[in-house]
Amino acid sequence: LEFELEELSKYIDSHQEEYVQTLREWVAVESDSSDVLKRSDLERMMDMTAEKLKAMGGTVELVDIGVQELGGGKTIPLPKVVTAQFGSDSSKYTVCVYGHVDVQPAKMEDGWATEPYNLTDINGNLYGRGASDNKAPVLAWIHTVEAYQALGIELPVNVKFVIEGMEETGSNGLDAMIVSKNDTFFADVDYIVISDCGWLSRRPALTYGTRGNCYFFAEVEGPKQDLHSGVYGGTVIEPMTDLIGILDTLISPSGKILIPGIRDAVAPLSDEEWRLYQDVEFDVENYKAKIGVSRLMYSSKVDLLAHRWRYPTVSIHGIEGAFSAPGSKTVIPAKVIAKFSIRQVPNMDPATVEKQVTDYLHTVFGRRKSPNKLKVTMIIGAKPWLADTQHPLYKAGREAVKKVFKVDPDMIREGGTIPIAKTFQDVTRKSIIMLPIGGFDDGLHSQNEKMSRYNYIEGTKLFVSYLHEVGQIKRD
Ligand SMILES: NCC(=O)N[C@@H](Cc1c[nH]cn1)C(=O)O
Ligand SMILES: [Zn+2]
Ligand SMILES: [Zn+2]
Repeated sequence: LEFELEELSKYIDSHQEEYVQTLREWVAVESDSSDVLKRSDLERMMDMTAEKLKAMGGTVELVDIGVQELGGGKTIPLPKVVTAQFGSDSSKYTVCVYGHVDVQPAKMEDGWATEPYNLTDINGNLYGRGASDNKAPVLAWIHTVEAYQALGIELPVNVKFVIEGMEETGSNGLDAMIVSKNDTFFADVDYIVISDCGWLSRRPALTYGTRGNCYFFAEVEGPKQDLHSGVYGGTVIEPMTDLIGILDTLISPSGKILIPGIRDAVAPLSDEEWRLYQDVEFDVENYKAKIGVSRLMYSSKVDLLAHRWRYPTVSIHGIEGAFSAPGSKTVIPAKVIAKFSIRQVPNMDPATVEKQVTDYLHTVFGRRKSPNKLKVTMIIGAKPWLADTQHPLYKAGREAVKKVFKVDPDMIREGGTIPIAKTFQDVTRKSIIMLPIGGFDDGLHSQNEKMSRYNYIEGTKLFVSYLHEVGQIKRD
């Protein structure tokens, strides 16, 4: 057995260049799910994923998950979800790997040092949009199955894949697909594995929680068209002033959420959690240096981890309709739409948050006695997810990390959201583990996103070893 793992490890090392080349081909596809104009690229990405799995002999399906509403009665087809199956031996566990191949937007003008869709190797770091989130981890799982196949070593478990193309915009359409396939595709699945997150430091980690997210649009509409600020300024009540005014009532400068009721549902921090956070490897100075700030919202490690992982927060992302180009334009925008989101933690409920935020914004807007119109819409309501770290899946994770990296993993939570995690848990009732291979400094959603060769290759070995460990889990 040890010999087989050794052989698999050698195989992975000797195929490094091929793995990097496939990642290069995948990164070259601008599969940005937020931009409907890129929908054909995203469809191509789903097709490429399906083709790769088919070429390996998997039973592959491109599942139609319906249409996306664009507003004004318009719709476009959602990218199909790729499902695949390798093996159907009922004496083995069946592990379902979930991942996504859509990406966040990226433009050179955002401040990338290299072309975002041209994978560029600098000192062993592979820079490109989607490299770490989530194309390399998805490929690492595919290469895992491929390595077993190539060496003629029997897979220790049956492996299924669910790969989607709308994760970055809230996994539109996937909930319904999981519900509809619960008695078919998911019926024989024992465990679900997600590798869509990163380590916290250089120490490998197992992730046992993710925050949810409620994403809002707040639209303020005033005059029927944009106006000259010299000609009309001072006479009209400006939509942007109203919008900035209400946005400023969401959160205090010290990070306190001001929306009534929001903080009431948050589970209190237990002593055990506090101790767990104490033990996690996290260098505050390094973190500050990495993001390039002189001061953070909190100074202690435990406070920072708690606010990153298990407290809600408000982030304001942008204002559609606002003048944002270089240079100066003396305009009064007629209609502006703020985009902000509130990360969700246990025991918050998105439906309650939707009402709290909508009522509150209408109240503060009402106080301004503005003639403009406010419309608040929640466009994503993703729930948080939390796992039982004592589950055999986590024991298997600890063993696999120890085998490959010769250290114990950190037990961490993720501040970001994997919208579908909670649905998998609630609908399929299967146990889930998040097994990250991304580095702590990969710059997800940011400029210069990267995946290191080290994490990509050693991460593939981790997956190989993980399947072996899961195959060893004792049946009840
Ligand atoms: N790698 C996971 C990830 O980045 N997820 C997104 C999903 C999301 C949440 N709200 C809108 N999209 C994230 O921002 O956490
Ligand atoms: Zn992701
Ligand atoms: Zn992402």
